[in-house]
Amino acid sequence: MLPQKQRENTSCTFLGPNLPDVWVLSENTSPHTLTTGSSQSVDDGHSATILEGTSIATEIKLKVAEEISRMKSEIGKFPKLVVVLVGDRRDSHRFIDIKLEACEKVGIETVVSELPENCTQKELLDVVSSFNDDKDVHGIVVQLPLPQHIDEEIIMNFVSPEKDVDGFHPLNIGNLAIIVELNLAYGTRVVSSKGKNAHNSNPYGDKPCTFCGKKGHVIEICYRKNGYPLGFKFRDGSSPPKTAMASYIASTSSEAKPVEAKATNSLGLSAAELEALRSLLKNHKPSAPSQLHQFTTASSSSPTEETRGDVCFEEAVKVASAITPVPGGIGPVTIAMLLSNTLDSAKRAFGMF
Ligand SMILES: Nc1nc(=O)c2c([nH]1)NC[C@@H]1CN(c3ccc(C(=O)N[C@@H](CCC(=O)O)C(=O)O)cc3)C=[N+]21
Repeated sequence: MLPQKQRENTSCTFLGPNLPDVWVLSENTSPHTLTTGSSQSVDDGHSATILEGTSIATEIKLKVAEEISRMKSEIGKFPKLVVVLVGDRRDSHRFIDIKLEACEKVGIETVVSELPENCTQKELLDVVSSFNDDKDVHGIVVQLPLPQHIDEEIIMNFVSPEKDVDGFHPLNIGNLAIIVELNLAYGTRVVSSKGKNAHNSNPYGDKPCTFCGKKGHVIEICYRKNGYPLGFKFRDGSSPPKTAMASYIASTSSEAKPVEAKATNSLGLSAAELEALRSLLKNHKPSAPSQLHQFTTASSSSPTEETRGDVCFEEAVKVASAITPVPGGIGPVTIAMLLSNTLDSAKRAFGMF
């Protein structure tokens, strides 16, 4: 159990997009030789910054809606988004509903193209191809996850980069990499532990990592198959030891239930491990990470679970210096950016740039 004092003193600060420093353990850095920097340790009066996404999303959506309404009145045209759904996962239906509703509100036309769970990869490629060629379609979203027998990477790479409003295509990730390069030039090292079997990785996690890197920081992007950086206990009870040293966790777990009901806390660490982590943070200044940052994604994607964060907020907020909540964190911003990217793509198609 955490001392009662810590529970009482845990407080939250609500902040906009001002991100604090980020520290992530790299694979070839031993636990006690992390990059150095300000070494403010987590103490008893711990306070976490809540990186609130809803208001940012609202601002973006307002701007998108205004532009689309102007577009309609000036040229009589508006953006169109296609969502491709393979199979019948309940959570996918729910996420798609969120997208459709958001599109409707800002004036983006939508079409949902549904394929059966057992469709072949070729059939899916043909469907994507037809939307790639359709000049009236400005954005294509192939809803993830795809069934096991379909290679997500092949599909994502096949979506026309101009219509890739998710930003998952390698070319678009390449553009993002320019930012990474800039960071590198300023001393940030990005290490990807992506192995050749790790095609199922979710591009979500990479983005916050790449954007958050600052001079002297080491960022490791980990993937499920070769080293999950999350602090969760897996179903078999194991938990990746790396997590304790990572100070930024972009949790994009699609594990159905990364934290079992009986798990001791959100990070999947036992109370004793959590205490060990705290003392580690305290006792290894300045080589230990100065702050533990925890980002959560919108939800787990279990077909049977209700939307929930990957971690238990109440527990994570006690050790994180910054955290995105669920709901109201990454999710709404993801949706807002989808709308904004679809608008941009339409503007390119209409020669409005
Ligand atoms: N090609 C593709 N693109 C995606 O963007 C994509 C995907 N596949 N597969 C699944 C994930 C999941 N995802 C969410 C986005 C927003 C919320 C969202 O707005 N969540 C609200 C809560 C919504 C609720 O109440 O259920 C929130 O966090 O505040 C949730 C989930 C997009 N995904």
